[in-house]
Amino acid sequence: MQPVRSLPPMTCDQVREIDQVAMNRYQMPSIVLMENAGRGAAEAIQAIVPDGRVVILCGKGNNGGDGFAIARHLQLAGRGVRIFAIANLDELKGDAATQARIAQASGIEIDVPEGTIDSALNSAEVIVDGLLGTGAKPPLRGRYAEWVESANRADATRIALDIPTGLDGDTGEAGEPTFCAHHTLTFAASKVGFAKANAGIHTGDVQVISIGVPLKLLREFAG
Ligand SMILES: NC(=O)C1=CN([C@@H]2O[C@H](COP(=O)(O)OP(=O)(O)OC[C@H]3O[C@@H](n4cnc5c(N)ncnc54)[C@H](OP(=O)(O)O)[C@@H]3O)[C@@H](O)[C@H]2O)[C@H](O)CC1
Ligand SMILES: [K+]
Repeated sequence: MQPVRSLPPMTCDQVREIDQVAMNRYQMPSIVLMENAGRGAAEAIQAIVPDGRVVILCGKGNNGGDGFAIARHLQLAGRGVRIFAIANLDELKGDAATQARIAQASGIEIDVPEGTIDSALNSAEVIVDGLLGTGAKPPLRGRYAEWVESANRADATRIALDIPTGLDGDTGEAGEPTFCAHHTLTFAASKVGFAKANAGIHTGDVQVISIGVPLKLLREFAG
């Protein structure tokens, strides 16, 4: 039997279930999955845009947690990187809080901007969308919509983590606004919504990033 190179596209709930099975039946701590996601995404960003300053937009959940982990690996690769966090770090929970603390201790520049971020984004060659992933429940609340619009206006390569913020990963429906990515780095498996009409405008080209779950688990989900 050939090893499963990549899983068929999945729903957000199915991918979240992979997380749970990996943790509960394969004893994989969730922070290990996030670290694998972050390191894999950082390596993909290096391959896509090898030079230039990277700004990572981090939301309040684990999609943001991925962003904090990515920042550390990009810094390690010698990239100029800064983080714009949409929430104060003391509002973060679980793995996202852990990754944020590690990034802070690593001396990575983390701002929680009050005003518009348009001008600050002008210095970015790459903008990474770590705002919302499989935990998003449309429509965008608070400053998420404003940040997505600012990122879409910027003259930079836009890379989405897991799901472009504003896009429904299951239906492929794009809310107003939706992050318009040139590339989407999606974790564990592609999402069924990416194949729906017009989703491609927002995902750009899609790359699946392994989160290190065992081949045996992947085979269970490969059908
Ligand atoms: N197996 C895997 O694929 C792994 C995925 N990882 C990453 O984790 C995210 C999912 O993380 P989760 O914390 O469950 O959800 P999100 O980060 O997407 O968002 C949750 C927070 O966002 C708030 N929220 C939700 N909807 C909205 C909205 N429309 N507007 C504003 N804010 C929103 C929500 O707030 P609540 O008030 O609703 O609680 C949460 O604060 C996945 O996408 C991957 O990136 C793991 O890193 C590794 C394994
Ligand atoms: K995202």
